[in-house]
Amino acid sequence: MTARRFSGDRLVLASHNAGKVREIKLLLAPLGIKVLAAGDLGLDEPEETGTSFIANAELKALAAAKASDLPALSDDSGLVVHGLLGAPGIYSARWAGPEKDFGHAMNLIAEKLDGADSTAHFICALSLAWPDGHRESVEGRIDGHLCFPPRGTRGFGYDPIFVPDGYDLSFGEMDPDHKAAINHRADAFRQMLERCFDRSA
Ligand SMILES: O=P(O)(O)OP(=O)(O)OP(=O)(O)OC[C@H]1O[C@@H](n2cnc3c(O)ncnc32)[C@H](O)[C@@H]1O
Ligand SMILES: [Mg+2]
Repeated sequence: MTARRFSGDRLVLASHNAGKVREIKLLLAPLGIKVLAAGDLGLDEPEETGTSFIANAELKALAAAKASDLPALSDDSGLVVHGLLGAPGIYSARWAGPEKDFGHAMNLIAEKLDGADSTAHFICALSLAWPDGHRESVEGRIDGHLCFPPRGTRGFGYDPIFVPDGYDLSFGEMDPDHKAAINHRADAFRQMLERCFDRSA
């Protein structure tokens, strides 16, 4: 089956995470599409009941597309720590608790890891859904290792403990535009551009 292509001039960005919204808006900017953030439209945050990044991305995109009657792009992402058998993975947001305390979540990782394999990767699933229920989804990845204590204050979420392969700086120390251009989200976005948009990276 060939992928459905996006042919409109407006898109809902189905994420309530300001850090992600900033990065995705940067990636979408060259396309000249009007981007409406879910928060600005007052859309609810659906419960993330899926058992994979793709499943959660699809349920978020579908909920926003149905509620807005517009195509919607969502992101489900997380940090996969090899010495923790993949945790926190799809539970990355939940490890920070309702207060979104990533200091606590990063401490928890250090504690549980206790010297085990600190290699890790970030995953980003992007899903584009239409109001009729059709969706196109892709998954991007970036590999690296964890650093403790956390370093840098420029990013969001787990950025201060992640050092991507080939760099000495953590994502928390790196220039945010540079991070946005090389990370798991950018990898997924390149695939999404090729699949669904009339422009490739
Ligand atoms: O579901 P939405 O509304 O998009 O926002 P969220 O913050 O709940 O996002 P997720 O459910 O996808 O949870 C992923 C968590 O993984 C973390 N994460 C994802 N991408 C990241 C990145 O580029 N840098 C640092 N942490 C990241 C981030 O803290 C997120 O809270
Ligand atoms: Mg979420």
